Amino acid sequence: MTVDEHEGPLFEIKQTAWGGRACFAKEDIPKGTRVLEIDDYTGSCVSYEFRKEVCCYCYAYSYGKTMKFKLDKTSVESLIQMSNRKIDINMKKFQGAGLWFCSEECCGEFLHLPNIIDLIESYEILLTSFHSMLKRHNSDDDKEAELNSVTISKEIIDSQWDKITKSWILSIEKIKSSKRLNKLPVISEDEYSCCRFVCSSLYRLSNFSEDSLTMKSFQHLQSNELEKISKFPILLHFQESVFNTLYILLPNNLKCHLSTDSFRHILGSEYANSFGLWQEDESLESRECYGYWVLPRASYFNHSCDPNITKTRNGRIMDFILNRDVKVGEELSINYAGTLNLPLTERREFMRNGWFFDCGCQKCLKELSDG
Ligand SMILES: C[S@@+](CC[C@H](N)C(=O)[O-])C[C@H]1O[C@@H](n2cnc3c(N)ncnc32)[C@H](O)[C@@H]1O
Repeated sequence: MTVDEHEGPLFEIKQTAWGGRACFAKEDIPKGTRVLEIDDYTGSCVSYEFRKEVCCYCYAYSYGKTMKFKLDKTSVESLIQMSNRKIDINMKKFQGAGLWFCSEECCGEFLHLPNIIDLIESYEILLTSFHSMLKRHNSDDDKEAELNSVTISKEIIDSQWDKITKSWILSIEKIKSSKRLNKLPVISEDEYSCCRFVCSSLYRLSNFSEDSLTMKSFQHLQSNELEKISKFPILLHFQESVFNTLYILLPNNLKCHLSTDSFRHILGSEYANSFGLWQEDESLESRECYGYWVLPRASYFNHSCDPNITKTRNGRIMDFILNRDVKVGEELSINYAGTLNLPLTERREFMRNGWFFDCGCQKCLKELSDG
């Protein structure tokens, strides 16, 4: 990502010696200034456990109750009529695409998103397939231990995707569409949620223009594919199941954006950049994290153990507001995790284990040199 491509009014992106690219103030900025306010996420996911308790438009949480409004058949039928294209779902058995809303307004706004029928169609196909699975993937400790014992390298990951591209996809293409369903892997709830995240990403990305800042920011996002899979080798198998499921089930409007490369970047960049979807209104210690989303334009802020930006979610909008005055040239940073009050060693261990980096923030450097 070059500086020019991410030229904003208040900050710019520059390469650092300690933590890849980071954001720097272009002028003196007073405390309280909103340096970024965005809603242009490129993919989101509510975890399976919370699927009925979170509004899929504004991400409001219902404190354990099922949301009042489920996507209804009549609204989808009128969308299909307006879209004037053939849809691959059986409307007589429409199940609501796994979409719940807190209000009619949220449902109405969701239905007005451009080409939203593409996403509803894919979600409904996935849901129907998941519901009709004779058996669900059950965790098998021995098998998981075996899959997690592999030593991962970039070559091993590349070779898996090479095989999928050069062999599995070709073999699937030779099979009649009606018979491809027999090749569907048995997936878990987590794999199903990941399928929905990738669908949401393919849908959102296909609706941004190629030269938009969001798209450029997305394309240049750091990927933590190797770091994450090295720590959890079972993800190699997990990703293969998710890719194969999507390749077999997705209708053309989204499938045309699915390749092994796009899939790897969507997940690899999610591992390095996603923000948690947290309950808005409770204290940090007790609130629920019910999903995650990727906001590429906000993904160039590095972490600091003494951040000068406070990030807050207001419905579908993320706000990044200065919590103190900042001087021109100063780095703008956020808090990645709830670790600010921990002692140095624990903080650094947390960032290393969960985020795969040795924190190079000013506070850590000072405490390290103070001994
Ligand atoms: C959300 S991205 C931030 C932008 C990133 N620096 C880049 O060039 O794309 C998170 C990654 O930035 C780096 N990073 C963020 N904060 C850091 C810090 N305090 N010290 C060292 N590296 C950091 C780590 O590589 C981390 O995985």
